[in-house]
Amino acid sequence: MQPILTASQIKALDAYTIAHEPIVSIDLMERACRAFVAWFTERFNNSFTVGIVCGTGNNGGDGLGIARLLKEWGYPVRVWLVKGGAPESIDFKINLDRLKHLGGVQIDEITAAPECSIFSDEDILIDAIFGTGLSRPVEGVYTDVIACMNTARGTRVAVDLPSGFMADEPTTGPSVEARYTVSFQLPKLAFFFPSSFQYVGEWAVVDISLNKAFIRQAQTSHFFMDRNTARSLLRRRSKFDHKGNFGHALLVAGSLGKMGAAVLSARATLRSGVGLLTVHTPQAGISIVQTAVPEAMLSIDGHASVFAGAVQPERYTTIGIGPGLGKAPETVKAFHKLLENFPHPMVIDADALNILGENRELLHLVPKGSILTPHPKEFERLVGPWQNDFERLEKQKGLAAQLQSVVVLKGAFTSIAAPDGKTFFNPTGNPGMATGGSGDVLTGILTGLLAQRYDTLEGALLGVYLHGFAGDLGAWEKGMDSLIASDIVEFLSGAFARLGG
Ligand SMILES: NC(=O)C1=CN([C@@H]2O[C@H](COP(=O)(O)OP(=O)(O)OC[C@H]3O[C@@H](n4cnc5c(N)ncnc54)[C@H](OP(=O)(O)O)[C@@H]3O)[C@@H](O)[C@H]2O)[C@H](O)CC1
Ligand SMILES: [K+]
Repeated sequence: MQPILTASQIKALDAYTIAHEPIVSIDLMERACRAFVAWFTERFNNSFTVGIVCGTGNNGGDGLGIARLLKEWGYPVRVWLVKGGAPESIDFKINLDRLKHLGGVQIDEITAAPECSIFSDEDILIDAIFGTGLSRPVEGVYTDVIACMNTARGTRVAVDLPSGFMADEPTTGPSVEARYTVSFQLPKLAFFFPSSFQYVGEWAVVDISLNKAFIRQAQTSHFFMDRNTARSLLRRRSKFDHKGNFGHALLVAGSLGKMGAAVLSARATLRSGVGLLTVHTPQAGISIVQTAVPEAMLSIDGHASVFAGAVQPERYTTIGIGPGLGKAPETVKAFHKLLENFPHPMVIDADALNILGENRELLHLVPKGSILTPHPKEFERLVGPWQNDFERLEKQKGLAAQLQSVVVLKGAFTSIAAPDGKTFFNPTGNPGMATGGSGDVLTGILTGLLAQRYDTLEGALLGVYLHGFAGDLGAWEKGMDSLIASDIVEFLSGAFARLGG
């Protein structure tokens, strides 16, 4: 699990590494430059013309070191130095001397608004004006240069951060809009937010061997999930286990015309290792569920088309509720009753969340240790609108604390907030999963894991990881465009097997 540190923590980490490795700072910068160049040369060969736009701090120093290394690799390189008042760092000066000493690279200074045509010959523009040292929105000549870079034809690749982009707070001023960002050592918090994509593009983190002990003990509440952590959470079965050890889940899902949601959830619950599964269905769903999911038992509602009746909560280890449920008044009443009577953690999704959003007085009945899985629209119905993604994250943590439950906010880098404020970003999944029924599958997986008495947070982390991983396996085989929710269920076994193997 990778901690996500703030820009000022990274500065301290940088200093700590320099003092304790020990390594002189220009050598650490050289390591960063080499790591960037290793990434770069794997993707772009030296037939591309490369323009490197540098500031005068250490990000600019990186740019100059990168220019030297790329020149040595045979790339046609040109450098612009943007001088708009930011101080010149020592390592910037050293790398400027080294580049001049190497020779063969044209270096031009920009001190006033340039003609944007200066960048028109470059196939690739490397952005090294500002990195983690940015402390306020850019102004003056920096704004002019960034505007020219953003309209240039070349592919923009940012060093560490796009210039103008804030790592730990909303970006309000102009910023380079990178196609790629190659960041040092650790991802930055804002990379995980949808609104950052226009600036950061696709991002990669390259290792520059900053002090691992410092990283481990740094205070943070933000983490990036990884495969090793997911693997460590997955429980192995033992020889004498029997189905009673894996719990009995109830799924309350589906209504007339939306029984497919119940079927998808049920299949995913079964594929996630539950011992027994019962599906509570209105009469309209009886033959559908029995035919499509023969492994599941039924709890039959007296109502023809929606969830309206009582279930016997004492029979179940956990309940997953919401997919395809609808919001009929009878359903609202029945959900209310269920919340009053069920003492164990639940998985609450889709219309069950919408019912909570419309009847907030029910929120306090959510059993502690539950998992809520809203997509952003459902989340907004629960907590109201937000100004920016940082505020959205705070609202997510707030809801998790209020309900003493885990809140899973679905999207690219699905975030998983625990009641203590710790928040985890998930690496798996792909845009092909933005398709009807994908969320129903997640509900099923999480219900299956909670039924097996996984700890709520661990179950949420593992379930979200597996869901995305199954989607990735499905997309590799079928392509993102053709991926459907049933494929995610189909590839779930592969995801479990690969993670456990
Ligand atoms: N930490 C690491 O792991 C390593 C990082 N490296 C690289 O270094 C940069 C960070 O370098 P730094 O010199 O701290 O900062 P920048 O280059 O981003 O910015 C330079 C100075 O610019 C000033 N500043 C801030 N905001 C503005 C603004 N809006 N307009 C003008 N000037 C601004 C600020 O100085 P002040 O005195 O004004 O506060 C900055 O210091 C990191 O991103 C990496 O690329 C190392 O190479 C290796 C290890
Ligand atoms: K940059």
